[in-house]
Amino acid sequence: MRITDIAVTPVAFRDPPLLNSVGVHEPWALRTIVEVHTDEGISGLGETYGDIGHLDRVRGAAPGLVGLDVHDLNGLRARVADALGGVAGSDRHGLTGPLTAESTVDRVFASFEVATWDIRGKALGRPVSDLLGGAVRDTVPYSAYLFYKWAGHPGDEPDAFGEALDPAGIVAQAEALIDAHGFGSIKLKGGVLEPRQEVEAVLALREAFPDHPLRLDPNAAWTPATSLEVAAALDGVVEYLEDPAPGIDGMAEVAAGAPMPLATNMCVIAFEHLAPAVARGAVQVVLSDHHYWGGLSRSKELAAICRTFGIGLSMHSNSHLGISLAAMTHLAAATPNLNYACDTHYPWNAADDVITTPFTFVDGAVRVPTAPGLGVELDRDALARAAEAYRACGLVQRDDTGYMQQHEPSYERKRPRW
Ligand SMILES: O=C([O-])[C@@H](O)[C@@H](O)[C@H](O)[C@@H](O)C(=O)[O-]
Ligand SMILES: [Mg+2]
Repeated sequence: MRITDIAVTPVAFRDPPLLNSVGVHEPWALRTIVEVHTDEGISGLGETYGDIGHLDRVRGAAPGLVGLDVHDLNGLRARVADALGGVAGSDRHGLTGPLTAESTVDRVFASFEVATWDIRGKALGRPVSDLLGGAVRDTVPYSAYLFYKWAGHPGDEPDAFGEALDPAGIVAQAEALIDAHGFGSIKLKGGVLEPRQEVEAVLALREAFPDHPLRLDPNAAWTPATSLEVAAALDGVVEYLEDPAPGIDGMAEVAAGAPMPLATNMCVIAFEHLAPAVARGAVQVVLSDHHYWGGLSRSKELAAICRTFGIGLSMHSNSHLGISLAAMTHLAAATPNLNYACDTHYPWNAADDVITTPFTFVDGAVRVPTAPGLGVELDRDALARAAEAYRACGLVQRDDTGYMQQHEPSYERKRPRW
């Protein structure tokens, strides 16, 4: 079954003003939808980042894959590597760690790799989770992903989610998300306010939701010393602390004194980071993400490495649509040692999805699709609208810092900030 053509479509969808350690989300989030077509008339879908550097790399690699057998994942990755020529990309927005030449290949390869699983599943009449080894769960739990946020984008009416800039606002946001979707665990995106205020918000969540596992993720906004103070204040309160301090060295220093596990999607984001992180005892949980770990099969390799070294596995998310959620859900279903609820931004963005039947959460979980392949279908009208939104929105690169500076000119990106 050979690849005959690949369509690469950048899209934009509405995003609320969510705050993080580098600024605030712009009104539009960007993604790229990949459709791989074959000579047997079966097509597969992938979804990946939308930033222009990455989009250009995906567009540059796609023509070289025509003619390849969809089963030849090694050949596919080698062709992507050839097309990229050993150049390392950059996330520029600063919310993931440093990219290497190898991890840049994995990011580009992943978008095509997922589409080939969709194709193989459709050809066999089996869901992707079956091809990945079989689902060990029928539903995949996700966590309520809370953000400090403005009431609305400057100049716009307040959005449906409203303002959340203090503990009461954060608790109200958690109540709204849990009422709507039934989430059984909670993650707060931190790195926005003074650490003391974020600790208060987590303690308020603990009081309001005594039984929900909690997590706090400041995206490396704190020094190791500050991280240790927060860790002491949240002893027994959070199930893990995510990326408190920058780098493997910073995380190792915190891990040596923190009472809870440390998780990361910033200092271990490529296979070459695993050995030094393990040697230093820097992280106890890795947040996997097939979009940058090289797709579904390499994410299973990551899972095996984590299992070998007794490292926990959770799942990271950025702003995304339903094709990504389908792939995340199949992977999570077929990964026995994924032992935490996964992250997802989906509730913030689902209204603009480009699939015919957007996902819903029941008791905080997504039912693993049982239809062949990823089990999702493109809504061509919605895709056309999202592609038009991309052309019209004027954004080609996520820039949370720049958007923040338009509204707060003295704002600076600093890491660590506290
Ligand atoms: O969208 C955001 O603001 C998040 O901070 C995201 O970009 C991070 O990559 C992510 O959610 C995380 O867990 O670090
Ligand atoms: Mg994180």
